[in-house]
Amino acid sequence: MAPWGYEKDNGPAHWHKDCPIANGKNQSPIDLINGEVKYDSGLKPLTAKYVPFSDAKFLNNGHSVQFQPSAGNGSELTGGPLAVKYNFEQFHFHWGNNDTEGSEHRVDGKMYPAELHFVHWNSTNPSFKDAVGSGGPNGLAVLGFFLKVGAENAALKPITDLIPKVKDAGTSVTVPSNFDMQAILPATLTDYYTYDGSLTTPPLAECVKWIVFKQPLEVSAAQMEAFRSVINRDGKPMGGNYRPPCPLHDRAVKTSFK
Ligand SMILES: Cc1cc(=S)c(O)co1
Ligand SMILES: [Zn+2]
Repeated sequence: MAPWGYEKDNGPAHWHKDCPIANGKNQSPIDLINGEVKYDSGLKPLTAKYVPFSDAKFLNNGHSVQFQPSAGNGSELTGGPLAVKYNFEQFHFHWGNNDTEGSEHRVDGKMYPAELHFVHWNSTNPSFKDAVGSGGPNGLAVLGFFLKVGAENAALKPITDLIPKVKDAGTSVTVPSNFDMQAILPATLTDYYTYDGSLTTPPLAECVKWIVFKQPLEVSAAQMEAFRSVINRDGKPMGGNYRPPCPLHDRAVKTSFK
């Protein structure tokens, strides 16, 4: 099969051929149906501590645009549904070609124009790669933030300003070392959905504790438009790089809010 993508001939409907787990029982994303989620008073507050990176790239890997430090620097995620500390690995985006589509998770069937994923790996593993292959839903912890069009997002501006520099697949730029990743996050990481799922791109490993925030982040129309100029590895606009929702099967979605 041609390298996987989101086009007619290599999109999500084809991925099962190289990744049979695509038809597994713990796949992501899902439609978060408020009438079916269950409040869990035992869910603790989440704490993300992000230290500015001295050497990080912003890159176009052909299917997303991604902030990728060269090495860990003690940036970590703890609390919430997590039993141990998770190390920050990267963040990236999924978006659509118009404001009616683009997010991977949905809320009562509603899609947002984009979704931002902060990927972390279970620190009891020697590396990110080992964490992905560790088996079970505690290898990675991914924070999902919906993006909606509104006020300009000053914290994301240093990143969205770099998008034109990574228009083509395989390109990357160095991110200024004063980029403050912590500023992207809301002051308190409350009100989230959490469930056991998978990577939403091949290899689709079922190794992810998903934490999806109820409150979207805002970005300006101009910031949203910047994403839509990015080209994927098939030479097409990257917009539409989202996987449709997968069956929940017998999983429970818990919420930290009533
Ligand atoms: C590790 C990883 C996680 C997600 S959610 C993605 O889209 C790609 O890679
Ligand atoms: Zn993702």
